[in-house]
Amino acid sequence: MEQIHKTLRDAKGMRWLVLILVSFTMLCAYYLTDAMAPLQERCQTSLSWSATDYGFFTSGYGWFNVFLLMLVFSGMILDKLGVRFTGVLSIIIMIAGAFVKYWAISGHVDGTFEMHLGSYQLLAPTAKSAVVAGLGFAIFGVGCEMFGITANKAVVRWFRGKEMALAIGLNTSTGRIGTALAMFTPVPLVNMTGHLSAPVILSLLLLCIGFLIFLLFGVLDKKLDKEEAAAGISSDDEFKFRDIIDIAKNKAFWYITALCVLFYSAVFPFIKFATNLIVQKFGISDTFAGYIPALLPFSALLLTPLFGSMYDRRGRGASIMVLGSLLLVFVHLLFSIPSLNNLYIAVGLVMVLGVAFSMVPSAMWPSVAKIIPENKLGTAYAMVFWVQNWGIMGVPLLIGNVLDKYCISGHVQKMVDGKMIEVTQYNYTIPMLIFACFGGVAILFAFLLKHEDAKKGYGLERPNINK
Ligand SMILES: C[C@H](N)C(=O)N[C@@H](CCCCN)C(=O)O
Repeated sequence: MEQIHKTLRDAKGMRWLVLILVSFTMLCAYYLTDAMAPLQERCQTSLSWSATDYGFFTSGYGWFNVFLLMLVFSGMILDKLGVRFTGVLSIIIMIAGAFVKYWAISGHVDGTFEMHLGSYQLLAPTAKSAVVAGLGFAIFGVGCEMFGITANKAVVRWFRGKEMALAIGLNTSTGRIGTALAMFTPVPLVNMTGHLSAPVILSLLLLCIGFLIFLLFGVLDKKLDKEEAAAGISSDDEFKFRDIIDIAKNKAFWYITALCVLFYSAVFPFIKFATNLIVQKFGISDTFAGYIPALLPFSALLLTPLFGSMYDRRGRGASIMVLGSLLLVFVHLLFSIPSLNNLYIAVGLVMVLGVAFSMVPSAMWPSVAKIIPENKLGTAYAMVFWVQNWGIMGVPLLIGNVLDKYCISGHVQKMVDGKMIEVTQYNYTIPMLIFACFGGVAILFAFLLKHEDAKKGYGLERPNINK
């Protein structure tokens, strides 16, 4: 009988099974990434964190990726040692980071910390628990980003020439489920258990399950390797330093990277402050306020695969990115208007932001694979993520500082655990204008990318599926 499937990746069921296996860990990783976001005010009352402390801790995610170039090394490891090794390593790193974070916020660390270089103050007095939690988040961030590029490369390997953008979209969507869960489960979990660290413990458990599931992916991926070797399909995976130079010479690569850092700087850090924004601007308790930002990943999780599938079948990747960036600016500008403080408006704006947050990622990540050849893809994704991490790290710091310096609108007394505590109130107009500015510049790079594609013919406006 004639052999129908040449390799495992030609079997549709296998491809989708692989996607499920790779995506579950994504959910776990994204849950922990945002699990502290609804707890900003709780950190203020339980750990005495200011907005600056919270911003400092949040920025921790990018410290090692950015300053120690861990992301660049991750890309090299990925292209040299492959998706299986890198995936396992990344999950172990995430578990280690999550543990440190748990330690820091579960009452083991007290006092403040400051750092000087001679007479120059490098770090103003910061809650020690925020510093240690930031270190844990920094370790976790290395693993999480390493896993992100690994997942991208694994999905491209299994889906190239097939439903690539849909698959990347679904993988991203699974991550969004994690983000959505992180928006509305932490406060009830803390209320139920009485422990601020309960969501982190849950994440640790989820990551251990993710580890086991990823091992199953490893078995299938190894089988694919063997089949490809037997069929004489070579995977030219070896990393060479020249790859970095080749990638860096590509103009379209830099446009997409600039678009990435600007777009994500206006979304991920926004998520970190969104619950508090809703509490402050729309006057509802943090228990319910987290449900509104949760709509963002919810709508994105439904729409990302939809736009991915549109891109696969109809093309128009560059145009999707332009439109997504326009929507982003529209939303942030409206959020910045103080008189627009009706809750329905907040819900509507978050939903529209969800559309933008679906359009740009669903087109951006498959587009990188059209600009850069597969054997350099791990390094290319790592370089994009590295630049993006500057934003993920720097913007929360910026916003936290801006809030404490320019946006304090008053103080209120709140009853927490039977004690009256003073809670600082913030006006979010300036932070929202900052987010809108990032979006404005992102539009410019989206247009530049579209223009470069028209010139060089990368096919960003063409469908991904080979007919
Ligand atoms: C935070 C991370 N560096 C990132 O950029 N995540 C993206 C891309 C995920 C691609 C998953 N296949 C996101 O949109 O979450």
